[in-house]
Amino acid sequence: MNINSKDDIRLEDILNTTPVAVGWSSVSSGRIEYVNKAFRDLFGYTLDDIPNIESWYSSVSSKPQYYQDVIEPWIKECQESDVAHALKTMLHCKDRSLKQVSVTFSLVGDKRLWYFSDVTDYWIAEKRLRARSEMLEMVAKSSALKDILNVIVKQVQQESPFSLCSVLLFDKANQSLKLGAAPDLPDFYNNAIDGIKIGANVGSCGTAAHLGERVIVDNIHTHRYWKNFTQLAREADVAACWSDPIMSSKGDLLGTFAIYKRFPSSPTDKDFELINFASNLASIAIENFRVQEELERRAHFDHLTGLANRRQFFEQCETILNQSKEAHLSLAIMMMDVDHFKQVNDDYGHKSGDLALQKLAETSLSILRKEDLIARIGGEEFAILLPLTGKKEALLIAERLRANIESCSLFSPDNEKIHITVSLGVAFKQGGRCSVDELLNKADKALYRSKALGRNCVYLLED
Ligand SMILES: Nc1nc2c(ncn2[C@@H]2O[C@H](COP(=O)(O)OP(=O)(O)OP(=O)(O)O)[C@@H](O)[C@H]2O)c(=O)[nH]1
Repeated sequence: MNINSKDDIRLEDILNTTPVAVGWSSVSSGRIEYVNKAFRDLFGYTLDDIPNIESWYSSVSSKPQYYQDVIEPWIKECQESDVAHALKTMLHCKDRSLKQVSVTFSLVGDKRLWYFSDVTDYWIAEKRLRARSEMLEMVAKSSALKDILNVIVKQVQQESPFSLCSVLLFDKANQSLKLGAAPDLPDFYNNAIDGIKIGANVGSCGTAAHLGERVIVDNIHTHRYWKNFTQLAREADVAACWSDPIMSSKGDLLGTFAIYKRFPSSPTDKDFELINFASNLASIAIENFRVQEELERRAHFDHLTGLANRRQFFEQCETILNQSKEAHLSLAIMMMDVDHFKQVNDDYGHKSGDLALQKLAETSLSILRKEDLIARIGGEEFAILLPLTGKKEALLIAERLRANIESCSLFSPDNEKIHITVSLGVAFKQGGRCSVDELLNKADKALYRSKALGRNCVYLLED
């Protein structure tokens, strides 16, 4: 096997042109005697870096027992069956990148010839396919969004070693980013980022969301986007951050996907491809989640006023009534109905009627306490539950609602002033058992009385 004769030089030339990475070592001494060009290109190591088998395995694997645990049993198995089964394994290259390789060997006298095929691309494609199917299955099963995003993050981190990934979700109302998934970034870092307002120079993600375009920061410590966050990044031990805005199929911003690196670094073409893959998957997951969220919202909330709907009111009332039944607590239920609403529609148009209902909801919410529950249970009919509320307090709240709605400032699309009033009926539960229906019936009777008394007033139905 020594390459020193004329013919052997030709052998070296031949081996250097083969696309398969080849090397051989002495079985008796463990010395590595030859590696071809494809080997050097694949792993980056020369014979000086890996003079023997021991140095080779300590270079390519971070597991101390790698040779004993993986290689020795595999060689033994091959020798026993007399067939060199290919071993698929992950090896570190000299530049610390990882390669998935298929290894085989053959014995020629004292020399063991090694053959390595780079199967990283197949491996990645297979892993991505698996991650994609796993994610889609989770989407179909309506799994928690965080769990779905974690699958994507883990896949990227596996493909891109020494990377930490995060998915942040865009909160349109607050123009901020909320934590979606970042399982391996430290908690203190995630807490600091959670809820951050987007804008120019708000790190890579805040800026990417603000600009709606990919932001590559290869050195956090010197980049202006990170000026206000360098200390935080130092504590989290991250030095580079590449962030991609995640867009919906309609082009709306859904969030950001980011890859962090421990050392200053720029993305390669493969990294860009990986970012595209992850952003695309995250977009499917988030968009589907938003659709589900919207369906859920529509099932429980009134689309015009944003208040709870009849179904939600009954469900929540049932829960509150059960709690108060056990503790014998008092509570009040009110029915509120717009007076002569048909006239409002007739005089100012249906659109103005809608605006009136929205204004009424907004005014009511500004008066009610956060523990109170208000719902639109019919066209111009609202039900209100006041937990832990006595008669005097309930009447005060009802009167405040009536007065504030009467004096609220409301204009039609043609800028005409609209005057609306409401009638309210109040009923009580004082300890004991009572169903939602019973209470609502009582409140309805009270409402009927207040209408009969001339409207724009409150009527309390005593037991
Ligand atoms: N603009 C608008 N109107 C609605 C909506 N839902 C119901 N209405 C209208 O509300 C009106 C209710 O009229 P009525 O039941 O006769 O009651 P009213 O005119 O308010 O009279 P009183 O309740 O007796 O004071 C009808 O004209 C409905 O068309 C809605 O979502 N938007």
